[in-house]
Amino acid sequence: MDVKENNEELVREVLFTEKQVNQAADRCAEWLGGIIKTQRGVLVFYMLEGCRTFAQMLEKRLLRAGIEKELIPIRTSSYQETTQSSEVVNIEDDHIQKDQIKGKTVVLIDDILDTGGTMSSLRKRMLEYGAAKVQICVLIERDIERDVNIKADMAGLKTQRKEYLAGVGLDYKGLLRELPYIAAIE
Ligand SMILES: O=P(O)(O)OC[C@H]1O[C@H](OP(=O)(O)OP(=O)(O)O)[C@H](O)[C@@H]1O
Ligand SMILES: Nc1nc2[nH]cnc2c(=O)[nH]1
Repeated sequence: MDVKENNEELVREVLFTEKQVNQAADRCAEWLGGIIKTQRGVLVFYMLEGCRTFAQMLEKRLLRAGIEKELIPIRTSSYQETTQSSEVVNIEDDHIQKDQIKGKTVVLIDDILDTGGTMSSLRKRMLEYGAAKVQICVLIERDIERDVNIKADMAGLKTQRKEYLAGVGLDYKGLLRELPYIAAIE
């Protein structure tokens, strides 16, 4: 794919290389595998659209480690086509059997933990459905003060940078999801 097709002219700086992203996915998969192996009936959810790529990376690594686990997608959106989080996080979970969540450990996977709005809404929802415990794993966590009280239990990468990020599933106005590295955009 050439630079133009990839919209790489929008990239201000490469923050994490493809190699660093792969190593981060290795660490997250190891963490997740540990939870799946040691706790009964763990449910793992990941958030569409951005986290599809990271979820695939995790699934591939789990399989390599001999762990076959279905990661269940949930569609959430708060940024729509903008770079600003909206107050309201849309959670589409009609396809999920709520009664199966009761008493279980739930792992929530996402590509980025930024303001924490998305994760905290989903964690609240899972606790309402009776989850015994909610664990959070993200590819990248912004290491910042947040209005909401939330932190990843496992973050593959951390950054204190303030710019909007793209790549490895994260989009910038619908673009750049395909980049194999994490870039600072604006
Ligand atoms: O911590 P927060 O500030 O809530 O941001 C994190 C969320 O924002 C992005 O999703 P978005 O709503 O843009 O939808 P998308 O996954 O379809 O890109 C990202 O994929 C996370 O789910
Ligand atoms: N693509 C992208 N989505 C986000 N959602 C919350 N923060 C970000 C970010 O920096 N980049």
